[in-house]
Amino acid sequence: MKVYEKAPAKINLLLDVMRKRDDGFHEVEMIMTMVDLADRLEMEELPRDTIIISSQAGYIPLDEKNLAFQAAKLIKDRYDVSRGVYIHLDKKIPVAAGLAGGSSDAAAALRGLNRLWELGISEDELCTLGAELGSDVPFCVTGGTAIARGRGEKLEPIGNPPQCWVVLAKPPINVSTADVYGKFRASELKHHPSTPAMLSAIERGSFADVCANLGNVLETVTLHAYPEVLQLKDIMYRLGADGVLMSGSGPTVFGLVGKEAKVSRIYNGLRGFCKEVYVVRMLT
Ligand SMILES: C[C@](O)(CO)[C@H](O)COP(=O)(O)OP(=O)(O)OC[C@H]1O[C@@H](n2ccc(N)nc2=O)[C@H](O)[C@@H]1O
Ligand SMILES: Nc1ncnc2c1ncn2[C@@H]1O[C@H](COP(=O)(O)OP(=O)(O)OP(=O)(O)O)[C@@H](O)[C@H]1O
Repeated sequence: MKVYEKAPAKINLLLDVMRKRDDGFHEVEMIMTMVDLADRLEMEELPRDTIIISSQAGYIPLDEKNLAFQAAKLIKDRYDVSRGVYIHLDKKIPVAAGLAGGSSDAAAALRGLNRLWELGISEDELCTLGAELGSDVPFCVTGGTAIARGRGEKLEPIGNPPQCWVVLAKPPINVSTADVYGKFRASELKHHPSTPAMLSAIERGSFADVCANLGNVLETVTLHAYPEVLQLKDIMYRLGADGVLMSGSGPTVFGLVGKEAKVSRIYNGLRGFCKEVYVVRMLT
């Protein structure tokens, strides 16, 4: 038997950091949503008790460092499954981009193996398992739009933002999430984005107010370390995006665009500057 799962990318419409915790993680408040740029996972049971990962992408680990492998190992260990699985990852989400590609693959593997092996694990339990694999994994299990607190694993679902076009541009640099949090100093922050203002904008379906209230405090680290990300934000604004923000720890920058007529101008303008540009929609 085979099962298939989609693993969509996430963007952070708002990312605030409160403080560093004693366990080394940071206490965050984020508003996250999914976009329709997705990896696709094919999972097939194997007669032998083993986990095999393959992918057309040459640049990700295929061994126990792969987050989908870790998801399969975790579910097998925790639910005493002695069957094997072959997982093929059709990668479409750029890697180390701030779009949670690996986390979404892990979440899709948890969902898919729950079905393949008919384990009957609840979504809450899948989220708890996911939190062992990474802070973004629980949100990737549930999808939708949510406020994430704690280190990212405490989720409160909210309504979807007003529909718009999302232009993603990833400059050709890799950014380590651990490095960005490591360099972040909450005490030096002069401005925090407003979660209540963003929530109100989403509730009212006000696209203009969603754009006005975008905010990500990790930009203070990444834009300073990589001026090309700041430059990319400026270019996106100048090309006419209505709201522009870096996603997660970067380096991907996303632009929200209300009018379809503006999208191709923004896409073409960005392509002159960076190779990886995608035009997507939010998943509602
Ligand atoms: C930047 C975001 O992607 C925004 O959605 C997340 O906050 C990070 O999520 P993630 O990549 O799933 O993060 P993890 O794999 O759990 O952690 C990677 C590293 O980032 C740092 N980290 C992560 C999350 C958090 N709340 N505080 C942290 O300080 C830790 O040093 C950790 O070792
Ligand atoms: N299935 C996977 N897909 C992509 N990267 C993976 C996968 N498994 C492990 N990795 C490793 O994880 C690291 C981070 O990749 P990923 O694409 O998840 O980053 P990201 O988009 O910045 O994540 P986040 O937004 O959650 O911080 C890379 O160094 C990559 O080698």
